[in-house]
Amino acid sequence: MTDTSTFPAAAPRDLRTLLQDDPGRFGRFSRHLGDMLLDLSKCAVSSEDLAALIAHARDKRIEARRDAMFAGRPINESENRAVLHVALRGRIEDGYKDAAGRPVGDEVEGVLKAMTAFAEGVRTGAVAASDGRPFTDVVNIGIGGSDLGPAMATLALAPYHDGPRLHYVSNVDSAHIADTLKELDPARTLFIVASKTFTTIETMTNAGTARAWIAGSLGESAVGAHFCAVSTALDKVAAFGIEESRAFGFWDWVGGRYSLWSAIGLPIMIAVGPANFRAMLAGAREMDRHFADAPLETNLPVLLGLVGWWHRAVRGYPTRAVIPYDQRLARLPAYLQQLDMESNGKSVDTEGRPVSVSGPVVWGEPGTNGQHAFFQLLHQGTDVVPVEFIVGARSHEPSLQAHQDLLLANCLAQSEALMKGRTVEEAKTQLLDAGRSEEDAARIAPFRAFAGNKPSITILYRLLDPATLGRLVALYEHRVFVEAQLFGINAFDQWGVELGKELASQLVPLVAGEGDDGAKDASTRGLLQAIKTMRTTP
Ligand SMILES: O=P(O)(O)OC[C@H]1O[C@](O)(CO)[C@@H](O)[C@@H]1O
Repeated sequence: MTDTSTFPAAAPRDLRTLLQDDPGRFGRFSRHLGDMLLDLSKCAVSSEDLAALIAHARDKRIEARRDAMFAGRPINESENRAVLHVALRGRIEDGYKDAAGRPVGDEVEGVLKAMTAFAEGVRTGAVAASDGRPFTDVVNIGIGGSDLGPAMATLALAPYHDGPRLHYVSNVDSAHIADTLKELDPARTLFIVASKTFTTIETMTNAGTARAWIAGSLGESAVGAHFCAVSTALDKVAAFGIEESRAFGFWDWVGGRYSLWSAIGLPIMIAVGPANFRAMLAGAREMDRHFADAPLETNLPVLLGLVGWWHRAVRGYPTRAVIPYDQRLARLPAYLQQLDMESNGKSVDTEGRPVSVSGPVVWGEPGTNGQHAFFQLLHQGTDVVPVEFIVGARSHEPSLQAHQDLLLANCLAQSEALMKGRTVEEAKTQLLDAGRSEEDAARIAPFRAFAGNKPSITILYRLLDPATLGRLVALYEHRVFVEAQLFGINAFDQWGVELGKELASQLVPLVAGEGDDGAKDASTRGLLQAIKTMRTTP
């Protein structure tokens, strides 16, 4: 556990008392960026604690590290790379430069223009199928950062979707591609093969299957018209047989989980159009400027990061729940799992020394659905799980206003219930008021009591439009950055995914019944044997 002796009140505080004693607390603990509001008033942090946290951020040189990122310095030390996803949503006049000091704005704009021409072509039918008809369906084949961001954003921006239908295939499980292709007409389907490295086995396997599907039904000569690609490895794209004019590049300074703003966003652009895609970039840029320029005291990503770190490192809460009360953000928790856990799930610091604590487990589902599933544990379980509520004041369905009112009421009710709780005495009084006997009320009341004092954060915005989505995602990206500095780790590598990949390639022949499993442990050998038996027994 982190040394908390520098904090004035490492001892737990009572949230109810903090709110009761300070009628101005909401004003002091909520911050805006335009019409996006971050409310931290239901976290058990006093003004004194917050001041100590901000001082701690200064001690950890958050500002210098942030400036180094924006300046394109190689802050991803283990891979010696710059971290410049902010340049993807910048303007040329922002003057972003890579680690070698070369301006990147023109190149970024060049790829955006090429994507725009292609996306417009697909949307209008100028980029057509092999028989000259427009595409009705687009399938993005990618995984991790080459899937989660575009899939999350396509759903989030459904009200703006006026292009062809979009589908996402990520899993190497044959079910995923088989179930997707089953619904599609090869003659009207375009595939985007999205992979930063163009070596990821799941993506290359799915791409090969899609290629065979097109060649098998339309002939080998149709393949070119039905494929395009997004990658940093354009030589490998060419080797796959996709021509240069249909390959959209990006750069090694864009991490996979930070790539939705790059050409990896091509499916989003095809779905909602270049203007809406640019609006999403502009929203993210607004958050970037705020993160770069606002004082720490009013800086949304800094405050969100500080409180997240406080919950994890000082309070020791192992998980946090992200609950969007916005059905179209249903994929946001999965997206944030990669963003946060692949970034901050580390066990050594930037010098390679062990750390005692790093990022929490991130999980979630949309509200109100979660209320009827796992909220029981959030309210009455023995672990404290800080909850992040994300909700819009308005919906895209003004004729269904009653739904939005109910949604918002439920969202506010949950954060209030987590904070307030209900004492045994209160529960008993309610039961007596409802006509239960003294004996019954005393027996039942403990089951109906809630501890309360459970922290939550609310992010409220006006409406989930492209700019708001951009601001929201950039807020979380920078929050992960802030927490990484506080943990002292590198958020931009992901060596932890390698071992499983290496072992999987060793296991492929063994699963297929070839080779010697003698070097494997007894459990793995037992499972291999059981697979063999199940495959050979009728
Ligand atoms: O875009 P690629 O190179 O196929 O990688 C997909 C994903 O795989 C990972 O490298 C993890 O295995 C992620 O970081 C990345 O987003």
